[in-house]
Amino acid sequence: MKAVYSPLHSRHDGGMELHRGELVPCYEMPRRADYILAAIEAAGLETLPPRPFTLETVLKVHDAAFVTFLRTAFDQWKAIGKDGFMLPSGFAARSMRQDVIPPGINGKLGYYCYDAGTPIVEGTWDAVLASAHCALTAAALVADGERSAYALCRPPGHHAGASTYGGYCFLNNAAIAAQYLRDHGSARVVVLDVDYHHGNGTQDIFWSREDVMTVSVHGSPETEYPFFRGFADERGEGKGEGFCHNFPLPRGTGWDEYSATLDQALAVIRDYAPDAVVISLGVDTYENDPISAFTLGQQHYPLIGAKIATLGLPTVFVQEGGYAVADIGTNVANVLTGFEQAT
Ligand SMILES: NCCCCCC(=O)NO
Ligand SMILES: [Zn+2]
Repeated sequence: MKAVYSPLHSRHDGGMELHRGELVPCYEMPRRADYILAAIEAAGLETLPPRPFTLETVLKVHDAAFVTFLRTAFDQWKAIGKDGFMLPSGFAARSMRQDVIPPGINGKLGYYCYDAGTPIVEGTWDAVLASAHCALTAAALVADGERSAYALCRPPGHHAGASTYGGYCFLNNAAIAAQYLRDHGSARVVVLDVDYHHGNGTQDIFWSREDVMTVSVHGSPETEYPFFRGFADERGEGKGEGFCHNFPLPRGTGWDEYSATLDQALAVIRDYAPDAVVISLGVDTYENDPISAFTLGQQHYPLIGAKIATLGLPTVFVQEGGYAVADIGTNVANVLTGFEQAT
């Protein structure tokens, strides 16, 4: 399996995030990618840089004004004399108008962002674009005939919606990869999200579409971020009705329940009979993850890879979460080698 990696990820070093009422150093830190890179190279994966792409595919899943905002936000911040990390001061919440985009940068931050944990810094856009290019390159490798490929995406993407960002995510790398596959030979694609957190952004993007199914196994939003999406009754709408499947699980879920639920998710995917699958690969389901609450052990990650292999589909792995930095590389590499050994 080839892996796609860009050192530009390090341009996004977010500073601080507001997490459970405290301003703390960002959990989504550059060292995550360093540890993953070291582990996948030690596991024998060939690593290559991303190819350059236009914004064509990105703009099929994200709103153009939103992408322009991400690209220009820090310049607007500097224009008002600021140079530190950017966090919103207010949000377009339930009772607020949703039809106005404030002209000022502080208003725009609250229009597009939905949490206080996803800072933008000067190099964020460079990293975000490179991350999307990693996902596009992995998708292109699979569209061109590779059985599988892995995109070491940082920042992650599955919380980024068509015109929203949060959860450490800015552009939705998995959705961009799925769209690329749709545009290059796959009539039906599924995004299977095994990150601890619900892939609300991916669900949002494909909510009304029947050509890309979203399936997510995650910590229940009753207690876990993103709180306001990820319930089992969310099934899609319009042409997308029935092409969205959520499998929320309680805090403390261990391998037996997780494994049985993943099998249920895989069965739904088999019924859909897709031409390819994109895996939103978060490894924050790990027992030692600092912000999550499942109890999977390191020995379970090769088994997750092997289960995904039973689909027998062209597979694009896209890195999402995982914050137990010392073990993240081993856990990611073990999913990928578990997949390869079962293929
Ligand atoms: N600061 C709130 C928690 C963000 C979750 C990020 C993540 O791992 N999503 O998959
Ligand atoms: Zn996560």
